Formats: sequence, C-alpha cells, structure tokens
Amino acid sequence: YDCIKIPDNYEGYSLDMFCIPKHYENDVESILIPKGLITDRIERLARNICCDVGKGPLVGLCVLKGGYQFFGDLMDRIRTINASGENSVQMSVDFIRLKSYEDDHSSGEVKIIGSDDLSSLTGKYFIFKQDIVDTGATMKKLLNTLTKFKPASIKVASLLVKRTPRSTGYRPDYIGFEIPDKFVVGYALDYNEYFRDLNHICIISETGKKNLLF
Ligand SMILES: Oc1ncnc2c1N=NC2
Repeated sequence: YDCIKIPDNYEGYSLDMFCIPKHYENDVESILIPKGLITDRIERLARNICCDVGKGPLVGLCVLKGGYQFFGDLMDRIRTINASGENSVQMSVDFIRLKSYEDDHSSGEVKIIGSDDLSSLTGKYFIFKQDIVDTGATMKKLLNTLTKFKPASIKVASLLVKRTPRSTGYRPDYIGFEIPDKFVVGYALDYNEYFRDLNHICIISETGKKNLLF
C-alpha cells in the first residue's frame, strides 16, 4: 500500500486555522496533520488491514506510550468494520513498553516489559501499532525479539514514518503518513511527556523546545 507523503517544504497550517490548547500556543510552530485528517486516514488503514488479515484471530499490540491514541482509534475502526462486514475477525489486545538494554551494544534486541505473556503470540496474527518510525532501529530490534515467539504473522502499522537519512530503511506494512525529518508532537506523540494532550500533529516551536526541556 502507498501512503500520504508530506513534502519537506510543506509548512503546515497556521495555528489560527484550528483549535490549539492555550497552554501550548507558544510551543507549537504549525499544524502538520489536523486530527480530522488523521481520523479519515486511519479509517482507510483499518480497511486495508481487515482485507489482509483474513480470518484472524488478530492480536493488536500497542507500543506505549506514544501509540495509545493511534492504537485506540485504529482498533475502534477495525471493530466497526467487524461489526458490519460479512467476514469478521476476533481481536484481542496487549500493551507493551520497550526498554533498550543499558549496554546498548546488545544483541540487537529490546527488552519488552508489561505484556501479559508473549508466548501467547505463538501462531497468532498480529498487528503492531507504532506511533512513529524514525530511524526504524527500535522496530527492527523489536521484530527480532518477537519472531522468537513464532507468531503466525507480524505486521506493523505506523501512523507516521519519518523521511530521514538516519533511517535503517525499515518500512512498516501500513503507514499513515510519511513526514519530513522534523520533530513532531501531539496525538500522543510527546516531547518530554508534553503534548500528549494535543489533538493535532504539530511541529514543535524553538520556544517549545527551550521551555519544555528536561
Ligand atoms: O518527531 C518525533 N516526535 C516524537 N517522538 C519521536 C519523534 N521521532 N522519534 C521519536
């Protein structure tokens, strides 16, 4: 499947065109992807996934924290499709957090914490929901770690993929938008835990970067 490619020189929408919480109006440069566009794009991603997954069962794996908004919205659309379509897919969910090993040179694996029981993955179809794939390094490590559990198939859905020279070239199976190499926030994407309560995907301002540092 192809995805929506936002060009490098795209400036986004002015803050005056949409609603931004007052507490962020100085920390955001422009609106890159308004919430409504995200919602409509997710509806199509859900249809693509349902077409491919066949009879399932499907395990939806949410990579916290950044993925929770995308995960919730995508699973909601898949449920709607299941409720109305002629073929439906039984779904379950699991939530994981990732910690890269302290001695980061490690065997290209990441530590997965918080999931119920990864051995339940064996023989199941599954869809990862990732908020953003930047270099793709974490995703590759994660897939390394998970294939050990012999799932029937692993597919990855990412709302965003960054066009960056630092990319490992990893491409998820379902992508919402390909974006320029800029730091984006909102729709659960954070900067030092800020902006998770911002609906639209925005470009952070220089002021924001300075004010909201650790
Ligand atoms: O642009 C980004 N915004 C938030 N979080 C991350 C980003 N890139 N990698 C992680």
